[in-house]
Amino acid sequence: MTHRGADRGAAGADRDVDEALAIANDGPPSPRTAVAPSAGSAAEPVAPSAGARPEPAAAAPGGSGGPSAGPLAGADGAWDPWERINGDGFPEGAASSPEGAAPGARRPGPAPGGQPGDGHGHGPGPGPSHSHSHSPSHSHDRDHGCHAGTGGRETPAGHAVHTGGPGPSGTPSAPGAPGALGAREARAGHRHGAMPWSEARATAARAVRGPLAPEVRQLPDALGTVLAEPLTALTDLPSFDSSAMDGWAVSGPGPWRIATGGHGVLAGDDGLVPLEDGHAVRIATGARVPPGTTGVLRSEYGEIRRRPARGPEDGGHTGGNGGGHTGGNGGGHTGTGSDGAGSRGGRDGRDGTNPPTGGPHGPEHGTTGAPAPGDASLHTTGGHTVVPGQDIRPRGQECRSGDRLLAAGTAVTPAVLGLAAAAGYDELRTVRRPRVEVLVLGDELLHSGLPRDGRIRDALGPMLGPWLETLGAEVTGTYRLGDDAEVLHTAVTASDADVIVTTGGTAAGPVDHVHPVLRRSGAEVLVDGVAVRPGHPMLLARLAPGRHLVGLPGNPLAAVSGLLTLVEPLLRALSGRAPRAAAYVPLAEGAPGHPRDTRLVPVVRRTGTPAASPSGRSGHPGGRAPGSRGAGARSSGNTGAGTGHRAVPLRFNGPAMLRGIAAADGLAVVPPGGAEDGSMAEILELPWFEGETE
Ligand SMILES: Nc1nc2c(c(=O)[nH]1)N[C@H]1C(S)=C(S)[C@@H](COP(=O)(O)OP(=O)(O)OC[C@H]3O[C@@H](n4cnc5c(N)ncnc54)[C@H](O)[C@@H]3O)O[C@H]1N2
Ligand code: MOO
Repeated sequence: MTHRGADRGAAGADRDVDEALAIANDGPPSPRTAVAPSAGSAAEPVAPSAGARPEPAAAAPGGSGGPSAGPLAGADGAWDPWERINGDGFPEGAASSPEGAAPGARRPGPAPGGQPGDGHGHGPGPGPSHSHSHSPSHSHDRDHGCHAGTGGRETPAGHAVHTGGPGPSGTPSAPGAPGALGAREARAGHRHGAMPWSEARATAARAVRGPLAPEVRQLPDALGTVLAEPLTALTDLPSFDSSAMDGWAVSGPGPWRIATGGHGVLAGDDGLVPLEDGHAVRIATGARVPPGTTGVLRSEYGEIRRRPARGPEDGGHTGGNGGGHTGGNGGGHTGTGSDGAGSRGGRDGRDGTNPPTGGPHGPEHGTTGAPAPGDASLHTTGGHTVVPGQDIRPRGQECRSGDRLLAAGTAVTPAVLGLAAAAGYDELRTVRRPRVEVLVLGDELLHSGLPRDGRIRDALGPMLGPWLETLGAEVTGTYRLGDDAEVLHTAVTASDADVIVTTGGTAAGPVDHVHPVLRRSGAEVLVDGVAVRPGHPMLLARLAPGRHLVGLPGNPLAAVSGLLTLVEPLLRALSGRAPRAAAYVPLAEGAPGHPRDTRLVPVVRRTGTPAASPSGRSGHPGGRAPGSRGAGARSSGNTGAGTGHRAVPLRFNGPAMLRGIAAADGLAVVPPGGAEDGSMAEILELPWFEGETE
């Protein structure tokens, strides 16, 4: 188990966590100030995310030619095609940018009065043009809703009581009538049509028939993909009987005569000379053992003894350096035997002879060079023996040719690449990575500098690409489209991505174009709102067979919620990965719930005092769900029960906040009504989760 705190050494990350924890019940300030209409529409080229591959974007119909058809801006400075399609897009700061336009010029909003610029209808003046006018009976609370109604009630826990939206969420607006605000309001209010969270995940997982078609990739390119077929050994491993140690290959019981003509055997040597019974030859780790070898004596367990009769020569050797040995070829031995026959010098034979006697620790044991054949014999030291097969790795010990090493569906990790190479593979047949395109919506978004003039930084463009890559996607591009229904429609219909991920525009504000565009595109909406907080307006649609769109809400933590609820299961299904293994950990403290919806709350794992009564409250055993793939992948690290690991909810968990999730290692799934202190909570681990923090 990895202890993250120990790994990091520095307290920086933990300090962030502590800070996030410390703000406990103070609650972050509610940023609900009156919002003046924003100025300036700017569809800006987005810098491709770190993980995004800057390929040319799919051209819009009729939109080919010109510099705008080039690769994504940001990677090489070319224009974003969508920007051109948008017609009014200018890189931020360009002279012709409408950024400085007068208030009210930004969006062709319904009416003066300020509300359209807000986009969410906060504020006191819902006139006829205020598309977010709240039903008196419908509200969101401060923590989970993104807006407050005038007549909403709050539970003691601070969670909104939804007393019924204005209409069923599925109420279809008339096609081509995006202005049908009544229907859209109903959808945003959604209470009746929101799909239960677990059902939404299952729906996403079932949305595709199965994994994408396999493709063949060279080993280095296969990392991060999934095996499309079992990995079957193409050879025995080891493919020959080999020495596991530096030492001597011996034949039969000792002592052994040093084999004539033996220069030692190195790894990679071929054409071996058979070893006669009663003989020994130097051998290096990994070298093929000569035919006739019955075992390997480690360098440190053997010594060469000269025959006393060869006095003059021996005397010269032993006296020559006063150390009881001479180096026949200068440096041919070390006295420790640690380099054994692996030393090329040792292959020459006569280097490094030993005195006739010696203890197990003297320089005479473990010499590199073989003595002259017939002059010396090899003896074991320290009572060591060589049993048959000693320190020999027999051919096929790890696998036989044809053995199944890994199942189809296994993620190709660096270790898998290593195994595949060892087993004889140059390329692998893997499931094609789902191609994912990210469309960031919102005229209010800036992509550099400080938030200003009512505009904010795009937090999702930089975040989603890399995150999607960790989920196995090939991110073909991240495009900032602004709030333009035509641009969005063109982008959606022209794309050839397997999955389009949009951000923002899922609700029913005046510039929330996702639903109308889906209707216009003839898409089949599979999930239209999910009973989860944050993120309830998330949606999943089938654009065409094999092509899907996930609409993530614009609020950043709500977008993360949609990513894990809808995108992850969809990508897993497309890339042939097994469903995520569920981990259960006791909560370090109670987590308030929404009355009807699931809540996803950023948590950090901590070790320490075991939670009180960790078992029995939720009915889940600790650890991973039975039968889930990946169980045991982190040994007990994912098992909360009985180990003292607990999930500590983080406080900055509002829909518009990323501070909590950035310090978190998972999201706790809090059922409707809340979860008690010590109760087991399912944890959606974040890809970068490394282990518990002390
Ligand atoms: N009448 C109702 N209005 C809203 C409801 C509702 O139930 N009834 N739900 C609210 C909730 S909850 C959410 S979440 C949002 C979802 O709205 P959209 O998906 O249409 O998102 P936007 O309106 O475009 O943006 C919402 C919010 O997020 C900010 N944002 C958008 N994109 C980004 C980005 N890339 N980086 C950072 N921040 C982003 C945007 O500026 C808004 O502040 O709807 C509520 N309304
Ligand atoms: O609370 Mo909203 O549900 O942020 O997505």
